[in-house]
Amino acid sequence: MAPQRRGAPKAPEGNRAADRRRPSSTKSVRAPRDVWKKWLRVAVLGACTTFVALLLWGSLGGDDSITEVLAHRSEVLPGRFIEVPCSEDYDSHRRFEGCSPRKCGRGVSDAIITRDEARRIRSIAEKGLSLGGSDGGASILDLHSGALSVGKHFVNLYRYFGDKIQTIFSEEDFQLYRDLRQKVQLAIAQAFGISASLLHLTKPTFFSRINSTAARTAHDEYWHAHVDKVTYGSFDYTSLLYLSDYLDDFGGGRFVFMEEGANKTVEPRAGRVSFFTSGSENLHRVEKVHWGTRYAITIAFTCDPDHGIADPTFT
Ligand SMILES: O=C(O)CCC(=O)C(=O)O
Ligand SMILES: [Fe+2]
Repeated sequence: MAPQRRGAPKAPEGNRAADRRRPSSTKSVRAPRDVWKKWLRVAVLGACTTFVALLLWGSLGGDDSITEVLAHRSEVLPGRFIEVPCSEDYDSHRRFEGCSPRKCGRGVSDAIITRDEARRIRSIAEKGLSLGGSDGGASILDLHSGALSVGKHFVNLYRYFGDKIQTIFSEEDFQLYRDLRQKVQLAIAQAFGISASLLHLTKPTFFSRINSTAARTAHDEYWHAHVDKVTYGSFDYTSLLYLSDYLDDFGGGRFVFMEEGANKTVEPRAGRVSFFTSGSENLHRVEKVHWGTRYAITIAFTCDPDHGIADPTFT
């Protein structure tokens, strides 16, 4: 027993002796591992801090190139709507109560126009644009005025062809335009909570065909950021109906809503309608097309009856 009692206090001594012996051996084995673990902890912490900082930087507007995709090419959207505060642009124009934007925003839908309707209206665009075409990368055909890009200029298709225009476009072509315009008008009215009967089609309303050919005149420079209400004056609500598929038919050419912090991109898809209030709350641009051909049609509405136009027809 005594040895046990004596032994007990001795044990620490024995341990101390062992501890005294250990340092030389454990220091050489454990120290590098501890140091390594410490550095690993520092590295992980550093990486996390950098990641959080980058996220914050992005959300505070540090980098204009950060982009969120509002509508992917492969998605089939029943409808997506994002409200944004209205700019003051509408205050400097005559207001039409119940129509002039009080609720502003942007929407994208693949459920308004079918892929088959898009294919049919695209063949009208191909037919008309095959009669001309810009020397640069961007050609337009304005169905209302008849303006068609040819070389570095425009010709009036209706004047140029006269009655023969009926051998190019048929009554069904114009009927299809009217049907699509009507569907888009109803969708816009519903999204913004206004009466469709207060919206009037306005000019210009045009097909666009864009490819990667270098620009020859300012008319070919479609990629500049702009505000439709400034560019076109009468627009209150803009819509774009896409007639080709991003990455299948062309590369580049995405539509970009420009916003501090994170731009919002719409990837074109045949039959996809993108619509938005036309003021500077929806500053936008189109990326340059890098390959292939991109078709779209612009259909816009005004609240001012004086700026309304009739649906395009043989003129
Ligand atoms: O084609 C597009 O996606 C946009 C065209 C545009 O911004 C415009 O016509 O004002
Ligand atoms: Fe625009």
